Amino acid sequence: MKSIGFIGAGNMASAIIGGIVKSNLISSKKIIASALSDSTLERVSKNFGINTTKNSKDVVKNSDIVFISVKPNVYDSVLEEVKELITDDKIIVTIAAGKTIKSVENVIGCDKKIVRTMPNTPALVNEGMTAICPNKNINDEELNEVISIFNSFGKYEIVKEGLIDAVIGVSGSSPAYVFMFIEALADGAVKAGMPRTQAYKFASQSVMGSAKMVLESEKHPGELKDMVCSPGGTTIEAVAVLEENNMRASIIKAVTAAVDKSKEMSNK
Ligand SMILES: NC(=O)C1=CN([C@@H]2O[C@H](COP(=O)(O)OP(=O)(O)OC[C@H]3O[C@@H](n4cnc5c(N)ncnc54)[C@H](O)[C@@H]3O)[C@@H](O)[C@H]2O)C=CC1
Ligand SMILES: O=C(O)[C@@H]1CCC=N1
Repeated sequence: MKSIGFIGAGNMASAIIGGIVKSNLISSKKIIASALSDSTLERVSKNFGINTTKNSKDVVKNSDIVFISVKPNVYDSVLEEVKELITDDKIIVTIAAGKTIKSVENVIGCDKKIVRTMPNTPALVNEGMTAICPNKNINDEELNEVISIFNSFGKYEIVKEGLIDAVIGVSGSSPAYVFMFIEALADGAVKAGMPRTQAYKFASQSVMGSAKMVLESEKHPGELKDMVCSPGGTTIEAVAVLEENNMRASIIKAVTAAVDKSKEMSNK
């Protein structure tokens, strides 16, 4: 496996690095990351045993595959800073919302190898979901190398770039909504007298198990919901309250808001 570098070592890069290291895909000694603050670099070095530097140019020099894992607003300046070191053989992996392949090619050159991706933070616990979209300069072998990274800590789909906005709404951003749902479920249990730690365990295991049923049973989510609703029972009372309060419409609107924001960021 080739060496991997990260410019930016924040929330998403840490989740990816943690996922790679836990899966033993490559030795942590073949991973290098840069960040602005010493405390961030100390944290990733201590947690994952990887190499660190404050100089992003060192990341590019020492890596075959380079993740640009900074916030979208500094993306172009970071690319400008390192672009003369991006040789034709290096693979640039982007993970930013709103950064199209075209916009990256405009800065580093359209002859460069670029893979646009949209991961999510559950990568850290081996349950990531990533959309992958290569540019025209990536060959099958190179695509497979990038896939093997994302596959080492979760699932992936190759998508057309036009679907990336939808991916952000449904999986890039969605862990935040799911955490809110878990928090609210637990609040309900706490209201009924359960200690909070225990409430998080019941709530999160229940969400994880339900997701697993959708993935593994091949049943429609509505059918799985019906299987929980006993006639005249407790669940249908709760379902009726959720419908009354537009739970599904709210979530569709929330996903659409994330999709729209992603589109707006892409057009800047
Ligand atoms: N957080 C998430 O759940 C997801 C984030 N993303 C994308 O990942 C990217 C990073 O997001 P987060 O990790 O959440 O941000 P973050 O703020 O946690 O991390 C950003 C990192 O970039 C570093 N940085 C900033 N300027 C730099 C520079 N000039 N040179 C080197 N390092 C620099 C910071 O020190 C920090 O370590 C964004 O583009 C975002 O769209 C994509 C999917 C999910
Ligand atoms: O909120 C954001 O912009 C990033 C992209 C997807 C998840 N976090």
